[in-house]
Amino acid sequence: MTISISRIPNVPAAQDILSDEALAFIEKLHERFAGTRDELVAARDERRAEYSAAKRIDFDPETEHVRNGDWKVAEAPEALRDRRVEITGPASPAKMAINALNSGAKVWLADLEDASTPSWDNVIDAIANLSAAARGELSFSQPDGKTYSLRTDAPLAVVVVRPRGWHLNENNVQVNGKPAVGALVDFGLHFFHNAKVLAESGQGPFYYLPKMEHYLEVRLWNEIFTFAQQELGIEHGTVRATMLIETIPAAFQMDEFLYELRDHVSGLNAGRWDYLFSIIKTFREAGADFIMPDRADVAMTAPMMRAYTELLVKTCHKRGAFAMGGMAAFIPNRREPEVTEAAFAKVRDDKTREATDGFDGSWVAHPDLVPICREVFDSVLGEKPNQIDKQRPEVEVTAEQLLDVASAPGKVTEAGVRANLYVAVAYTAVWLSGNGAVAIHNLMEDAATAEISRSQIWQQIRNEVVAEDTGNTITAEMVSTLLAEEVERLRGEVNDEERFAAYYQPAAELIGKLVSGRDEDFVDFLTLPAYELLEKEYVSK
Ligand SMILES: CC(=O)SCCNC(=O)CCNC(=O)[C@H](O)C(C)(C)COP(=O)(O)OP(=O)(O)OC[C@H]1O[C@@H](n2cnc3c(N)ncnc32)[C@H](O)[C@@H]1OP(=O)(O)O
Ligand SMILES: O=CC(=O)O
Ligand SMILES: [Mg+2]
Repeated sequence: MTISISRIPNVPAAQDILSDEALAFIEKLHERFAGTRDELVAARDERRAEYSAAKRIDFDPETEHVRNGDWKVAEAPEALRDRRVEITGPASPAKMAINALNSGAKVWLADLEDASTPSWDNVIDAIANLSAAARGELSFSQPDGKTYSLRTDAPLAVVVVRPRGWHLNENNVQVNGKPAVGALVDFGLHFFHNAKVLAESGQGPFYYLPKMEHYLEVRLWNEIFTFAQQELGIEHGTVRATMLIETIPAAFQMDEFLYELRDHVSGLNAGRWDYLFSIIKTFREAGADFIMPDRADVAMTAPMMRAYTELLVKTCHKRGAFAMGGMAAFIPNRREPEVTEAAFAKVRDDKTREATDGFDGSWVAHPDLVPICREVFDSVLGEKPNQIDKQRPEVEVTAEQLLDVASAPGKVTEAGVRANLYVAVAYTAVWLSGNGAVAIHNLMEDAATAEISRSQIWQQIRNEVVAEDTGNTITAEMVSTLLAEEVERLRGEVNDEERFAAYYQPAAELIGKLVSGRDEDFVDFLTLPAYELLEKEYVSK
């Protein structure tokens, strides 16, 4: 095996992060695990086609013994016993990392996935920031003189790092002449530089694992953790990971996921946005029963979402694992009090439902939302650090309930198509400019929410859905006209031809292709072609 990197990123600590020893560790991870990752990602397509053709997924009879077995996961380490409020956000720039660590949240999900553009500079800057944070040394000065440092008057959030999903490569690292596995680069660099320091202080290393579709993908992570701990002489079970249940096949394997990772797991999280995307993607050509209403109409109170979250709480608590709530997308705006008030009210409702259902904590996207989530969970938890003891034996969830998309209240409208196009283009443009999360119309948009927007349009065209507000059938021609109009709107709003040409034009072209409704054009993840554009952009600079 040989490993090489294309260039040293423009980050002060890059040489240290990409040391020969660290790269040798990444190489070892690839030697052992990259082949299995390739096979597992390739296996997804065939399974998806089967689910779509059957218009159904079932609980796997082969793993019934796991679902019926009497077992528990390892007990949570002290640092992860109280997770009532978790803030999420990218680990680059340093300012955001410091703001998240100082936010008063119990945990910070340091994101290299949905909220992060994986440019080489961003990835290495994120690892550098996380490494400095692990040593209590992270600080930052803005050009305007404003400085940021880690607070000493109150505890910092515990860091839980989310590496990229299994589907993404890292083109700037080549192993045997092939692009490296993004997740192995993110995990490998973070683990290599920080595992010992974090283990010594009882602060990890902790991870969030995104977008998995099968328990064999979980098994692979378990093998990676086991190997990585042995390599660095760290006790087995020191690593703890929380897995996102954010794909529809995963909802049928919650027990299996926990079982595979039982020595290294601390919980499951209800990643609602990717979950919705996964339902659309999986059943995209399966007809009327799987057409979702406009994105804005799909609520966590829809029967299929209730089934999903209820099953998640029940399964986690039965196995001694944490059940973590997801992201309400409403964002406060410090310049617009009425927006903030509305966001607070909606987030409070969302967190109240989760806390009452038995979740042990939940996510917020912005520091100003930390107190809301904390108050809600404080009032339910009282003196307890979590409510793992809250068992939900009365909950029985069937495959039909998990797949009951047809009962979700709401409408498909042409206005919804327009809104989806606007968001998909605007988000992709911002992503290409290096920012993986952005507020658009007072909602948090990230890779997962943008995936819903673009895949929903594909599905509507493919299934010839009629828009309820206009009575028009949603066709490729209609979408192309609406896209052109929304792109013109964005051109006016951006009001900067150079910026528009650099990011919005390529974003619009990409989204135009991705929503076509033609089988051969459905792309598994928006970030796959967007990453190719990002890399091309860099090379041409
Ligand atoms: C589907 C999912 O996976 S959800 C999880 C993934 N998504 C995310 O993590 C999104 C996280 N949230 C964000 O990135 C941001 O809140 C955004 C992009 C939505 C909005 O950010 P902004 O437009 O900068 O918000 P705003 O201007 O109100 O920020 C005010 C301050 O809070 C900080 N801030 C806002 N959100 C965060 C955050 N999540 N983490 C840390 N700091 C934050 C800003 O840096 C800014 O700091 P400053 O006052 O020192 O300059
Ligand atoms: O990662 C979280 C989600 O909702 O997607
Ligand atoms: Mg997600």
